[in-house]
Amino acid sequence: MQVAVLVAGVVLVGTPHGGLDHRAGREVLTPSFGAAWPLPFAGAYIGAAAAMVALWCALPVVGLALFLALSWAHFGEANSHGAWLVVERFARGGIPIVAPALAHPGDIDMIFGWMAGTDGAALATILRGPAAWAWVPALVAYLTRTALTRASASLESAALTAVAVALSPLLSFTLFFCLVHAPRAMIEAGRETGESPLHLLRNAAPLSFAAAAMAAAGYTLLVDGATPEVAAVRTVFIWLAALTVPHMLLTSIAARARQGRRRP
Ligand SMILES: CC1=C(/C=C/C(C)=C/C=C/C(C)=C/C=O)C(C)(C)CCC1
Repeated sequence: MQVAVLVAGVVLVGTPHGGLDHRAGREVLTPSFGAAWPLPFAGAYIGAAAAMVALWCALPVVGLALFLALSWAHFGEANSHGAWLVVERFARGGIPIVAPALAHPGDIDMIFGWMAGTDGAALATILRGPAAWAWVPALVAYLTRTALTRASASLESAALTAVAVALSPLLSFTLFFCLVHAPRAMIEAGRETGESPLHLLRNAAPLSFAAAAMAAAGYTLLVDGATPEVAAVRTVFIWLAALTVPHMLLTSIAARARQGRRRP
């Protein structure tokens, strides 16, 4: 049941925000490649995703560790501001990752074991140990500092932490991804261009379908020798990892280019 919610949520609600990546690709690549930008875009996007999958196949624990580190940075980028930017990004980005690791050690050991074998569980120990020792004080400092000045951001982070503690890791991740992370990215994309949500969804459809087809292909490969549940969880997270690498690279390059244009 939880796995079905994860798959449906991530594929149906989460995918479209990555389905807009071609817009950032066009923005970044047109100055150098003109109308031919789709070629380098597709090559670089597929190449970066394939490199992540290859790394995961060769060294699963390194793949999982890199995925967690990149996601931590990616989640921290959204809606972080202010003088304490580094602390804020570290605190906010860690919520969907460290809070479940602390509150549900058994579940996380099991899922990380599915993702990366016995070394996966060792990675969970690092999350609960050194990573948590740094993250918990950063979160407390961030929540108290912003409680008065930016109450809505502080409340959002406190609520996400509470959800990650109360619900199972797969459910809390699905809620965070589908109700906070993906909608925020879509809303920001709409705010920049003034497009309606329907127009954005239509624009995101081709890449979203291509990505969903990749996930289906990955599942048919991974289901061989595993239960459907384990294969589905492995597919969702390895697929997200593969897409996160080009998605993060592109969104941060495009954001930097936009900032450069605003501050010539
Ligand atoms: C593997 C795994 C986790 C981490 C998931 C991550 C880190 C997802 C990142 C998604 C991204 C960055 C999407 C991009 O838009 C959890 C939820 C801690 C617990 C269950 C197993």
